[in-house]
Amino acid sequence: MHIWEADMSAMLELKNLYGGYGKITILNGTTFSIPRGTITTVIGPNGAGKSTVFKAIFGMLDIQSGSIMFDGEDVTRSTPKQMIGHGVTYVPQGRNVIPQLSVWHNLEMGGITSSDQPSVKRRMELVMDQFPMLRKFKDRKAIELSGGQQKQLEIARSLLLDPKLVLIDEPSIGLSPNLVQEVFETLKTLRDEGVTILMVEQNAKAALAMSDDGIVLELGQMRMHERADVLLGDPRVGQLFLGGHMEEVA
Ligand SMILES: Nc1ncnc2c1ncn2[C@@H]1O[C@H](COP(=O)(O)OP(=O)(O)OP(=O)(O)O)[C@@H](O)[C@H]1O
Repeated sequence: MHIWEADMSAMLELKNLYGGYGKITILNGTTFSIPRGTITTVIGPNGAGKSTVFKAIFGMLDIQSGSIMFDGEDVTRSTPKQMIGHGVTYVPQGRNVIPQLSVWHNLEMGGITSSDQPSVKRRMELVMDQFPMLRKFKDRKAIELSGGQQKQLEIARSLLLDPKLVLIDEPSIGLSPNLVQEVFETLKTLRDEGVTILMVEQNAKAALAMSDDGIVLELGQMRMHERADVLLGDPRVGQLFLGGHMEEVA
């Protein structure tokens, strides 16, 4: 166990993290902490290492040095299964539902690793209370849902083990602006229920507008960590890190 002065308000703390793929180092001393009960969005140029940070947190990356603390515990180099056990779930980029399976069976997959199946069944009912759309369409094939509904199904599935922290990588990809807003509303509801959310988004303006905090990552290092509204108002963010992208997003 590493000993340092832990920030007790933080749900997650990355300290001087180095890691990457084989001999390639992508994370170059990444350091930041995520306050509990908030939505924090990570933005930054392509290739900055945003998805790589998520892989590091979720135990899917070779970590060379540095530490990850989660909820007061050192979780550096934990496996994905251990991270799920700690209360972290991960919603990867892209479409990850099983298209020909029903909504119900897709949801059930979220609890497949649990040894307490009665509790999973109870959670399924709770999650369907949170997402009435899923109850309505529970017998439909997942492929028959809209893109936004499929993303909501993925998010719902990630809640079956009652996580404290949800990592969501680019939930808005491939969705129309109104579906993006629906997915973001879902995330805000979860935050209001006490779940901490860490999200990566290319759609920076819309994502920061619904976040509490924002982090700018560049070359595997945290460059800025501010309240989201402060980042939104900072001209450097648009010019330096997003190539004017922020101005183009509605
Ligand atoms: N499996 C892998 N093997 C080797 N290199 C990888 C692998 N995955 C990502 N990389 C490299 O790591 C760097 C960071 O990638 P990452 O996907 O973390 O960036 P990102 O900030 O999420 O970018 P984007 O906004 O384009 O999704 C890139 O140079 C990428 O080519």
